[in-house]
Amino acid sequence: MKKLLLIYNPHAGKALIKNKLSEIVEFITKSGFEITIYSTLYSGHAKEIVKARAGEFDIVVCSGGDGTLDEVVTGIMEKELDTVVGYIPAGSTNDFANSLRLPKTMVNAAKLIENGSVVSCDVGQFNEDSFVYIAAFGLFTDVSYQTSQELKNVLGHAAYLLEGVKRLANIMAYDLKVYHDDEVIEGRFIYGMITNSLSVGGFQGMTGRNVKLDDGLFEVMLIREPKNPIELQNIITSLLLAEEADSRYILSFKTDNLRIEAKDNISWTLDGEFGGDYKDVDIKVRKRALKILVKK
Ligand SMILES: Nc1ncnc2c1ncn2[C@@H]1O[C@H](COP(=O)(O)OP(=O)(O)OP(=O)(O)O)[C@@H](O)[C@H]1O
Repeated sequence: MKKLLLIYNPHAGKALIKNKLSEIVEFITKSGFEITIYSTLYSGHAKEIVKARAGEFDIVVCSGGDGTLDEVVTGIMEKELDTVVGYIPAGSTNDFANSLRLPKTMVNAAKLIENGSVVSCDVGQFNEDSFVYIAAFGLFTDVSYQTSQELKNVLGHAAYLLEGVKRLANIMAYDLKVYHDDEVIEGRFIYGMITNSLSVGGFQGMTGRNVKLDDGLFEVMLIREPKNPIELQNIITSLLLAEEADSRYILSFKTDNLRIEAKDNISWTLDGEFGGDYKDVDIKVRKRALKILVKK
């Protein structure tokens, strides 16, 4: 019998998985899998489970938000497994699930276990850590992990924006040296994101053109410190509307290898959760390192 490991975060998004779990388990069992189920009990638990047990299974299915997927993929990368991952999105924004064009309902996403196909996609290496679709610092980035799960559950996506707007008043700028390919960029920046996704925070088009999840390249966007709040407002508006970026302030490029050196520590977020404080960061793309189930 094929063996399947199901890991779910019972609190993710609006905690909808609880109502669907029985139907999902029934479907998986009917599909001929022996199923082992874990509910995550704390932050970091999904990664622990994967590192301890994933090697015993033909497929690991996780249900939760981006944070849960991040933990599962990080565990798989750290153990250097090539286990197929199935993802049943249950978070509030599900950026990466949308990039993969996964079905919108949890039960339909679970059905990919039987009728989906496996594709390979790139994974980001961030110093010793991994990320699935976004590593970011600065403006807005602390929002998702400082917004409480309860608030997110009630307000959903609006919670990110409300928290974000509160922060416009006290924006930090960071002195950086950025090395990529044969270029060195210097200056003061308020935001940076390295992505492999079609949307960020639910906003389509913010991550640039011709985004491909398996091309071995990630999209980079860096925003220079604006001179005043009006310039800042213009930058944010152009980002949200996915308009042509003002190249005086917004630098965009694709790369497979990036080094960022900062004068002071910077708090990073990886896939929407706190990713640690670092001065120097090396980001590399691990081309097609993750096997994941998608629609045929
Ligand atoms: N039982 C738990 N109690 C508290 N935190 C948990 C628990 N299980 C998982 N977590 C942590 O909660 C964080 C957020 O989880 P996840 O991303 O799955 O949901 P979400 O935040 O609702 O979704 P999204 O990121 O799409 O908004 C993750 O870092 C995860 O490790």
